[in-house]
Amino acid sequence: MSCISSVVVTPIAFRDPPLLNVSGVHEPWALRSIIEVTIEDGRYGLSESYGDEQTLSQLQTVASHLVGVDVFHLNELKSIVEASVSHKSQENGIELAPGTNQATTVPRIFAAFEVAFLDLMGKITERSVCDLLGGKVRDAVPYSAYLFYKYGHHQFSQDDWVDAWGEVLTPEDIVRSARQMIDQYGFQSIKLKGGVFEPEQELLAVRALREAFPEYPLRIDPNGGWTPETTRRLLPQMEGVLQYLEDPASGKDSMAEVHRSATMPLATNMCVIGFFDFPEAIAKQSVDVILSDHHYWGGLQATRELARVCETWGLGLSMHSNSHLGISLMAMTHAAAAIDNLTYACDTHYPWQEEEVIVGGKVSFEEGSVRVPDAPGLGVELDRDALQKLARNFQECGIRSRNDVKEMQKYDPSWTGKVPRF
Ligand SMILES: O=C([O-])C(=O)C[C@H](O)[C@@H](O)C(=O)[O-]
Ligand SMILES: [Mg+2]
Repeated sequence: MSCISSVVVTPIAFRDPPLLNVSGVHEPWALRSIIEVTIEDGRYGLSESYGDEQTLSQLQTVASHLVGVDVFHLNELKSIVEASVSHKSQENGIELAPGTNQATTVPRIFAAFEVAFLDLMGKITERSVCDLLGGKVRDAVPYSAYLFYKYGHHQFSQDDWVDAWGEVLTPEDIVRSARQMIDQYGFQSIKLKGGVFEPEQELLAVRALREAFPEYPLRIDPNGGWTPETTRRLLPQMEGVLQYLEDPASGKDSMAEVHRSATMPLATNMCVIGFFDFPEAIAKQSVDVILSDHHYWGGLQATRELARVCETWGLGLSMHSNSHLGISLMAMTHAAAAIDNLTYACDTHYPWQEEEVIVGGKVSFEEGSVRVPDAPGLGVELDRDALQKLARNFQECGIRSRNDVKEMQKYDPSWTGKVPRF
């Protein structure tokens, strides 16, 4: 009754605005994979994961071993993933997806299937994924307004698609885009992607946000773009302003150096990216808050395990994102709804995306939160016409792995994407 009869992995591409970060700029298309796991009676479970070439080939390899496996047997899935994935290295900027070794590859590939297995388990048992994770501790999951500096349009793209956000390069632009996003989604906390301009200039934007939205918790994330010295010099300007400071400097040692002088919590999705990072990060006191992300921490159950580890060590827990669509958003929502100590509004890139792959189109937000559905599984169904369209985009877009550095080199041939920048 619950044995897998087929697994389909479909690479897709969707429009992505020219968002700026420390590595460079987003390309015109973001890549993802949609994973469909079907059982004998035709019911299917869904998942969404990374869409770079290396991940796709690892997903396909694992998929070819899954027919006949019982979807309740996650331990068997784990053994199959461990036995099948290879570990080639890949250099492509700061996207936290592509693993460079077995320790990061196994959780990433396992997670891609685990979510589809849980979706199916939910459909079979007629329970939501959140129920399978222990049940709701909240009815709706709050997300933050995730702001980026950005160009007005992709200067080197083949077509004339333009996103709805305009150019965002100054503190005034940042406040305007925050207002636009908050009006549309109702977010009640704000994250600014930094590491793009001189830190003093970015802190002007932070201060402008503080004045425009005095009630809203604020974070800035330069993705390791600042040296520990620069960060320490800037700390007084951020005191009393930030909810947390995310990855100002790169690596556990640099973060620990900042930590010794910082009064606000330090958060990371860069120097603690797997359970194996904990002993050193704890010993060095590098961080106070971990950003979870089920896509590379090993799935939704592993995210709950991460929550317990954080609780054990007195660390806070938040949630990281990358460019994604609604299947990922709902998986994130079910996980966050089931974790009591996930106390920060989660990150999401969702407002930056126009397209969808699920029936009903874009997921709606109420006051910045996504309601946790009670429907079986994740509570979303695949829109097969949309899937076909996005799969065609992938075939035609010519991008096979994200490379923000290479894209920025089109604008500035001397660009290296090396950190720290400031
Ligand atoms: O919090 C983060 O570090 C991210 O969201 C990483 C992403 O790759 C982000 O920097 C982006 O999309 O440019
Ligand atoms: Mg980050």
